[in-house]
Amino acid sequence: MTRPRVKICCISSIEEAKLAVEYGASALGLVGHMPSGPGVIGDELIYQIAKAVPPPISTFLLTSETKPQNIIHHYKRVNTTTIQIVDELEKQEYQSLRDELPNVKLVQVIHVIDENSVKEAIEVSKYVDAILLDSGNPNLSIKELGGTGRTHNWELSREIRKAIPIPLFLAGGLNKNNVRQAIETVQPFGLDLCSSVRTEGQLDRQKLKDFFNAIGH
Ligand SMILES: O=C(O)c1ccccc1NCC(=O)[C@H](O)[C@H](O)COP(=O)(O)O
Repeated sequence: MTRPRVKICCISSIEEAKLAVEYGASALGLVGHMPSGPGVIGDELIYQIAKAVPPPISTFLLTSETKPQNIIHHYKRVNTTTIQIVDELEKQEYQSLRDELPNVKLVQVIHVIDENSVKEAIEVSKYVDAILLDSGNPNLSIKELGGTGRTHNWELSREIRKAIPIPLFLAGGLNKNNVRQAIETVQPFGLDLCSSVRTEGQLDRQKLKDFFNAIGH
């Protein structure tokens, strides 16, 4: 089993960032304004955390903006290494982001629902640096764009991983008990998680340790 990178998401303080890095996270997720979800923090705090994180750890701004100018403005308030787009973008809009932010990595989230998600992931992989597969539902009246604590159909995730030429992160309900199965099934480049390593919203040292132990870090 190859050992994937780990991104710990929903980081809400500099202390949580340090704790995640101590246990082996190579990327941290900082969640901007969202229509729902447990991990949202303000842009000033995102900026402060991103500034405090040492290289080579990546910092991902999670944005629910869907217009390039709004994404660019959001990014400029926080200055992370990477932008994670959690909602759908028109395909022609990616180039505007590339033109304006040539040194920023772009990660597009695909919420894995059915075979259409596979088609969508293959198409989007032409425009971004990595794909992150999650378990939200952008079709609900109040959109669910992440942090659900639910798994999705990993057979579809595997199909996507095999079909795209760029790195794939797997997210959605990963925990110490299911993560080895997830890795074996999907063989992702990276794992991303939020809910299972928290207690009452706070990053939990023991849960983090158990998760990293489960994947042999
Ligand atoms: O956590 C949130 O509030 C959130 C809301 C909307 C989009 C993303 C959000 N979380 C960030 C993530 O990318 C999570 O790590 C990912 O969705 C997996 O979460 P979980 O299933 O809780 O491990």
